[in-house]
Amino acid sequence: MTTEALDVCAYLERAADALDLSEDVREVLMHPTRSVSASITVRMGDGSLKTFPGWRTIYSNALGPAKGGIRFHPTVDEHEVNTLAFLMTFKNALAGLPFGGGKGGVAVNPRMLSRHELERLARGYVRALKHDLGTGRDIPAPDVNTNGTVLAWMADELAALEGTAHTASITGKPIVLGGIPGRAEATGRGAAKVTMALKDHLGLADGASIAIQGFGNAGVQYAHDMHEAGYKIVGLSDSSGSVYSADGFDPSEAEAFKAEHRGLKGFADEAPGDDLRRAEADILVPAALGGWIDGDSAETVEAGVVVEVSNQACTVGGGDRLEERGIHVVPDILANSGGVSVSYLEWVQNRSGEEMTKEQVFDNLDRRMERVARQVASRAADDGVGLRAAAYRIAAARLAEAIESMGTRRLFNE
Ligand SMILES: NC(=O)C1=CN([C@@H]2O[C@H](COP(=O)(O)OP(=O)(O)OC[C@H]3O[C@@H](n4cnc5c(N)ncnc54)[C@H](O)[C@@H]3O)[C@@H](O)[C@H]2O)C=CC1
Ligand SMILES: O=C(O)CCC(=O)C(=O)O
Repeated sequence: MTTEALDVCAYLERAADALDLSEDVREVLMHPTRSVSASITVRMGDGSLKTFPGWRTIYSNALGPAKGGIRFHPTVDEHEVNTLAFLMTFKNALAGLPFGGGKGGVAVNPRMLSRHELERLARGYVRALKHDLGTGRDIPAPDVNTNGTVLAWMADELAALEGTAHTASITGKPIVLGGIPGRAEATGRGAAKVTMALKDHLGLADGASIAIQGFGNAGVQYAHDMHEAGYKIVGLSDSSGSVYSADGFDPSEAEAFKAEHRGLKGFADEAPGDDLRRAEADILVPAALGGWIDGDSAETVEAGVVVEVSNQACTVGGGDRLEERGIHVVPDILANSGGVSVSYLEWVQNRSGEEMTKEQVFDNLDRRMERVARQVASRAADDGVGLRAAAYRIAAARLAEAIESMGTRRLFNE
């Protein structure tokens, strides 16, 4: 496991300086607690064996069992998994959830696998990491390219290995297997609630225009909810390309077009330079993969507000440059925390045996998103800092309190 500090630790260092956190707390939070790598060997449909590298990181369990998704993507590596696990740690702390932070990944292009190969990979991942997973240790969920079906295979494999039918060890399951209504909508809906709760702080006018990069689980729902609330969706993109219309789109029509044509390309005119960062819009919403806004591309952003639905949408340098340019950034650990907030409800439901309706889930989600967004905005105003700095100060203070309450004997073998 590498002990080199992650780029995102800059956010921790800044918060630690502002809060005057002890050296002990800083040292604990600067490194992942545990990072495991595994080779997952799968029997392919043609009879050959193929090995895929996979990782799972518990960045911190100071506030509870680790929690975070599993990503299947060809570019995933240990560094990315550690970074995403760091973000989960601060996201869960900010949202006030009783979880630490974790994340997992497998370097694979799932589109190149048959359904049976994908199932063997999902089950193999759980077998390789069985000692680390479980409801009191580390609770996975979906992320990019993993869905209810993949998580159902994982939950089944883990239950079989544990010799129980315990479903609380994994969230994001299909409803029939203990999943919760509303998880699919949660991330996009939560981000929309956060944007609306911050409307005054962000200086947004009624009917403000929005460009969304990434039209998948989170981006589609965000588009629907903001459109319904009277905002204008002027730009959309997916891996096929980007489209732009100053008059605005109906997201339902874009969704129907994408379903029929397997992409948005051709739905409307291409965005200028096929790059939504340069598009005229009040709000820019990255909702695909991380790193889209770096120091260079931050110079080209036209919008006055960036809502980071994707994890680490901005590199540290990119986010800093946006703020220097006077652009508000709603940080990922706030904007996309609706997903894990509903995963928490699924975990509670599985442990209590009491089922929640979709209305109850949305009511709980909406209240949490609005409450946390207001806390962050008020801290930003009080401290005279941006929303990211405010969010990290709130989260780091909670983590520090937990670490100090436990004492450092166990952590440092004192
Ligand atoms: N789904 C969830 O519950 C959560 C998702 N997130 C984050 O949100 C982001 C999106 O996740 P999902 O919507 O679940 O993924 P998804 O796989 O459903 O959708 C991703 C979308 O991005 C598009 N895309 C890929 N490369 C692109 C590119 N270069 N330009 C434009 N579009 C591109 C894809 O075509 C797809 O439409 C990820 O960063 C994920 O970590 C964060 C918290 C929870
Ligand atoms: O639902 C969860 O537990 C985790 C979601 C996730 O991976 C994320 O917020 O990035």
